Amino acid sequence: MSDQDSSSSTSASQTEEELEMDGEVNGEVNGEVEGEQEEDIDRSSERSAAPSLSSFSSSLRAIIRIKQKYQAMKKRRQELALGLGGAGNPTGAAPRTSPKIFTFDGLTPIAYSTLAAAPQRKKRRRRKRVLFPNSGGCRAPPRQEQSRAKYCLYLLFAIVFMQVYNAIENLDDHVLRYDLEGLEKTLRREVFGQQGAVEGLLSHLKDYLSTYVHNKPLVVSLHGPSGVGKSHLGRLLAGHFRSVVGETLVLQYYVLHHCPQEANALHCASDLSAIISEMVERAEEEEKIPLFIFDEAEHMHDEILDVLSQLVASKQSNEYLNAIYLFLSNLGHAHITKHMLHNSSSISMGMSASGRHSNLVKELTPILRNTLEKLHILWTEADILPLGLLEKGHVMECFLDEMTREGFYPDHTNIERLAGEIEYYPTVGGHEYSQTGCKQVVAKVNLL
Ligand SMILES: Nc1ncnc2c1ncn2[C@@H]1O[C@H](COP(=O)(O)OP(=O)(O)OP(=O)(O)O)[C@@H](O)[C@H]1O
Repeated sequence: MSDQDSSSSTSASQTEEELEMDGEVNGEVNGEVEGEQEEDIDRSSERSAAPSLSSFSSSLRAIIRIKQKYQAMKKRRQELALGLGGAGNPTGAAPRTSPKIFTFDGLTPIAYSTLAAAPQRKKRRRRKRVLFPNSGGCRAPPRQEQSRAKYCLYLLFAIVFMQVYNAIENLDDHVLRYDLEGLEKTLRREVFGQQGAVEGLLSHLKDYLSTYVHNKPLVVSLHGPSGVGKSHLGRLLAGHFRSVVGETLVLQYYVLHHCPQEANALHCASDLSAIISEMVERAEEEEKIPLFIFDEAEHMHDEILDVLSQLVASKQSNEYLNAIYLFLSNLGHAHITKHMLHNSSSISMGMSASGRHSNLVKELTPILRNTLEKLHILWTEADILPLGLLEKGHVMECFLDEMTREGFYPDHTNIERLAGEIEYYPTVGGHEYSQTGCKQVVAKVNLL
């Protein structure tokens, strides 16, 4: 066979295969498409007719074969069409296929049920097979070495947590035992015009009582002019501590009462030292903190001050460190009065009482400390708190309180009249300060 023949036969067989593939792939092509295919074949046969006779004959043969094959395919398709849907088609022609739309109408309940009943293929979980190279192909994962240090660390954390928790609980118990909230309420209710000093004192007490271990006792020294409430504050504090730590752990020492004669000062000092030692030892046994209040401290003899300064500075044993010393005196009162009268005009009217007092403390403490340290070394150990002058309004509150206590009707005009009888410093910056505080209140009410 010539090259031309072989090429034409190859092209013919290619065409045949293409057609066959077309026939198989596009089994659903409609009649119109078939017609077009027929025309295409005719055209391709015309095109394949070569000018030479031999090529023409081979092409013709190929065309005939294709034609035959096509006829056979067409016939087969018609038969197929007749067999499936052609029953209702009287002409026997292949029905025109149209795009099929799926609906659920044709599905019977049985069909649904069969679908539902169809065994659901259970997804089998593939077991993961992990081969660990270091475990000699063993399937189980190698056991990790549990570190003992890790457990020890957890244990340590737990212990530390318990200790901290316990310490906090104990400290809370400790503060609760002294009922500082109750004390605060009492002082705020009973003491007039000294909010700053009250806050300062409470803050010292809170700081001191919220820890167990002390390296020094708490020493607070209240200073102020006459009648501003130093003894009053001391009495309230003593009453509160008696109720929380007991009668035996509170000492109120009035030097003019306990040691009026200066000649007995040495003896008084040793007596006082013995009393304090006994009380701190008892307090240590009872795990409580005793309170020592020294009123009229400006009258205390040097011998007594010496003993007290030794006790306060004593680092010999723990019981001396767990104690509260409160000194009440009018030492330095002239500085306080002067400061208040000179600075009242510059004190802002909008400033709160505690704000005014913190200013007072800030400005007066160095002056007072300087004066007090010259008097005795004891004051170097003390926290100094100045009490300010009382205003007319505070004096009226003192009258109201005293009259109510004594059972008098608290008539406002009467109170104003009584407060007017008290002597005041010339008004400065809108403040009218009493020269004697509330000192005369009790006496005046008694005369009613
Ligand atoms: N700030 C105050 N609040 C309430 N009452 C007060 C105040 N200051 C004084 N008093 C009343 O006045 C009386 C006398 O006050 P207190 O004895 O406390 O004065 P003092 O500052 O100790 O004076 P002194 O230095 O002369 O002893 C008290 O019994 C109290 O009733």
